[in-house]
Amino acid sequence: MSVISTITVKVPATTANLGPGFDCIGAALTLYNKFKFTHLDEGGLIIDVTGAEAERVQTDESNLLYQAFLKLYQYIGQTPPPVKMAIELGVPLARGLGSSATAIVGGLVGANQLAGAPLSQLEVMKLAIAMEGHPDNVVPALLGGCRLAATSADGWEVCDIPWHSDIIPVVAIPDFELSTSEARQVLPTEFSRADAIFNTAHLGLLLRGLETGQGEWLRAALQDRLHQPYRQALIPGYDAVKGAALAAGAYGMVISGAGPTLLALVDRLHSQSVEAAMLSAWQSVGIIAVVRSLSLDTQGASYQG
Ligand SMILES: Nc1ncnc2c1ncn2[C@@H]1O[C@H](COP(=O)(O)OP(=O)(O)O)[C@@H](O)[C@H]1O
Ligand SMILES: N[C@@H](CCOP(=O)(O)O)C(=O)O
Repeated sequence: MSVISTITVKVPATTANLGPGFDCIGAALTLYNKFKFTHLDEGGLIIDVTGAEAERVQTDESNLLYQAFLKLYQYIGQTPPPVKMAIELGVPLARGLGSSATAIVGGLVGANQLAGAPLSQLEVMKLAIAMEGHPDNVVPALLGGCRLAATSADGWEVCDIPWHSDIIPVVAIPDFELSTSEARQVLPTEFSRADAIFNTAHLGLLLRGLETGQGEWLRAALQDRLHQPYRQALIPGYDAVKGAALAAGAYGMVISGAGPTLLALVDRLHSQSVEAAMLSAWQSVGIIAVVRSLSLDTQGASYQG
C-alpha cells in the first residue's frame, strides 16, 4: 500500500448561541481538533483516534468525519478514494464546544483538498450547515472569529461580529457529556411574542456589547428565553456555577452551545478569579471540571500538506 498524498486540517472548537443568539451566532475558540487524511492507492477506510476519550469515537464508516468526507465526494459526483484518517482530539466530545462541527468541517475541507479543491469555501460552508442542521458552530469553525448567520433568498448571509479584545471567554467543561440532539429535544417548538421580543432585543444588545466591551450592555445582554430555561435542568450545578461566576465579576454566564459546558464572558482583570470560582462551585456539587480562559480563534479551519 503506498501513499498518494496527505492533507492535515486543523479546526477550532466553537461556542454557539452566546445566550440570546440561539442557532444563529457562534465564536471560534483557541482549542483544536486535528485531522490528517492520507490518500492511499488501495484498501478501504482506516481511522485512528488519539487524545482524551479517543475510545468514544467511532472507527467505522459511521464516523462523522468520514460521513462528511463522503458527503463532499457524493456532492462532486466522485467515488471517495481509499483513505486513512488520523484524528487528534483536542476538543472534548459532546460538551457544547462544537466537536461535531469540527468533524463536519474537517471532513469536508479535507475531502475538498484531496479532490483538488473543486468547491469554494462558500459551497463547503453550505454543505456543512446542511449536515449540522444549524449554522452557529460550523460557520465560525470554518471561518474563525465570531459569526452571525441568517438565511437569505439565496441561502445564507454570514457576517463577522467584532469582538472587543478585553472580553475573555472562560469555559468551564464538566466531566459529563450531553448530546446536542438530547438537549434540543427538551426545547418547545413555539414561543410567546414576549419571549421572541426579549431575545431579539438582547441579541441586538449583545452585538453592540461584544463590539464595544461596554460592561453594562454585556451584563444585560447575556440573557435568553429560547433555550437556556429549558436546558438548565440538564446541567447539575448550573445555578451554583452561575452565581459563583457573577459574584467573581463575570459580565454573565451562559450555556455553551447545547451544554453542558458553561461559558462566562469576563474582562481581563477578573478572568482568573472567575475561573477559580466556577471550578470550586462545580466541585462543591461533586462535579469535576476543567476551567480555562481561552481566546477567539480568528483563522478558522486551516490546512497544510
Ligand atoms: N473528532 C471527531 N471525529 C468524529 N466524530 C466526532 C468527532 N467529534 C465529535 N464527533 C461526533 O459528534 C458527537 C458529538 O456531537 P454533539 O452531541 O453535537 O456534541 P458537540 O457539542 O461536541 O458538538 C460525538 O459523539 C461523535 O459522534
Ligand atoms: N444552537 C445549537 C448549538 C449546539 O452546539 P453544540 O456545541 O452543543 O453542538 C443548540 O443550541 O442546540
